Amino acid sequence: MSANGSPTGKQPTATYDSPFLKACRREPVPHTPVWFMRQAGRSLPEYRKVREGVGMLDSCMRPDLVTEITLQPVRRHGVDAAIYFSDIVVPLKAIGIDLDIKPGVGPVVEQPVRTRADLARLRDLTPEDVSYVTEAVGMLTAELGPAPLIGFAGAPFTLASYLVEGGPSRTYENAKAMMYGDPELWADLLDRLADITAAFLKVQIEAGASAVQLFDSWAGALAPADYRRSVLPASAKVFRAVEEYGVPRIHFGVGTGELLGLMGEAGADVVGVDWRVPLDEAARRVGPGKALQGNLDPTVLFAPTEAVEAKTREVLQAAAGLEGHVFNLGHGVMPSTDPDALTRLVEYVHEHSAR
Ligand SMILES: Cc1c2[nH]c(c1CCC(=O)O)Cc1[nH]c(c(CCC(=O)O)c1C)Cc1[nH]c(c(CCC(=O)O)c1C)Cc1[nH]c(c(C)c1CCC(=O)O)C2
Repeated sequence: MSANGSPTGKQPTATYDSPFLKACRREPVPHTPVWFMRQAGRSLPEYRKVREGVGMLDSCMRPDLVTEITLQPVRRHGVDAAIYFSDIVVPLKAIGIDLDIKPGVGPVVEQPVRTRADLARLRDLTPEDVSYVTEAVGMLTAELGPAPLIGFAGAPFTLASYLVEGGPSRTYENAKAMMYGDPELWADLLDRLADITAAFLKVQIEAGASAVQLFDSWAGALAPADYRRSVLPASAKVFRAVEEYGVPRIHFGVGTGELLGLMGEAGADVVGVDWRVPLDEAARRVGPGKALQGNLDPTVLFAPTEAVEAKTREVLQAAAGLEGHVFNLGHGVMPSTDPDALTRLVEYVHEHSAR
């Protein structure tokens, strides 16, 4: 620990004292901090411009592009945190899994992981596998000034859903068939993925990320008992592995109303909530000692400004009694969102939460 309590000693005091990190630590803030999942990306014309002719995964491996794309929404919207531009499948690509991100589709895995022999393809991730991440995080923290950088990774279940299905799925039938039919293979697969995920988060924290978010986007497909038995142990392993750094750990999923308590139990400091559960009710489900992040429905941004403001006030009112609240959408920014609506939303939250 350095004098300002920053765990890696790399973090400037102004970053440690930023509203975003204070809210994550459930300390008083001058205004509710705001950032958006998928704030970098297709909603921004400047993103579409720099991505022209560059594949998604290729762009993730170029520190110059990662730095520029990560900074774009910070410059444009004045959000309280940057999120490192990458994708949840980057660490899998880095250990040699043959996959690609197909435009309009998502991650597609050439040879799905279905058998014990397939597990051998999931080797450990070393910092050298992702040296471009270390380089880009270093460039970013130098340029961001006091604004914190959030590192992230996919959680073992959500990664497994792509690896076992071979691509996006709505039902996860192959993944669930493994989970129910061969629980030992499933547990070993998730344990492997937990190690890879933890290693990937450590690289980002060691390079200067001030917080991390674990995306278990598709965990909402699971019944609580199955989540507890077959998924929570692996996610908990990831959170334990990065605990020593003392940076806030955020845990997010979609449709997780019935899982919020368990997602907190897995070891997060902040639990992400989608728009289906109001934040005051979410706080009861999560229990004391955790901050919450969320939870405006991303489709609200397609409505007129007055409607956006009314729904935003509802979120802020539901969060009024919380110890720590980070304002966000309930899921990622949709590509056809008007970027000006996002800029106005940041201003509105800052003004209407000023203390
Ligand atoms: C499930 C998941 C993925 N990737 C991610 C998740 C978890 C978050 C969530 O629940 O949305 C995480 C992710 N992917 C991306 C980010 C960037 C950081 C940010 O601004 O939030 C983050 C945090 C960039 C991206 N990742 C992807 C894009 C779009 C590709 C492009 O711009 O060409 C971006 C900006 C591709 C991707 N990658 C994935 C999908 C479903 C897609 C969309 C496919 C499509 O609609 O084209 C897998």
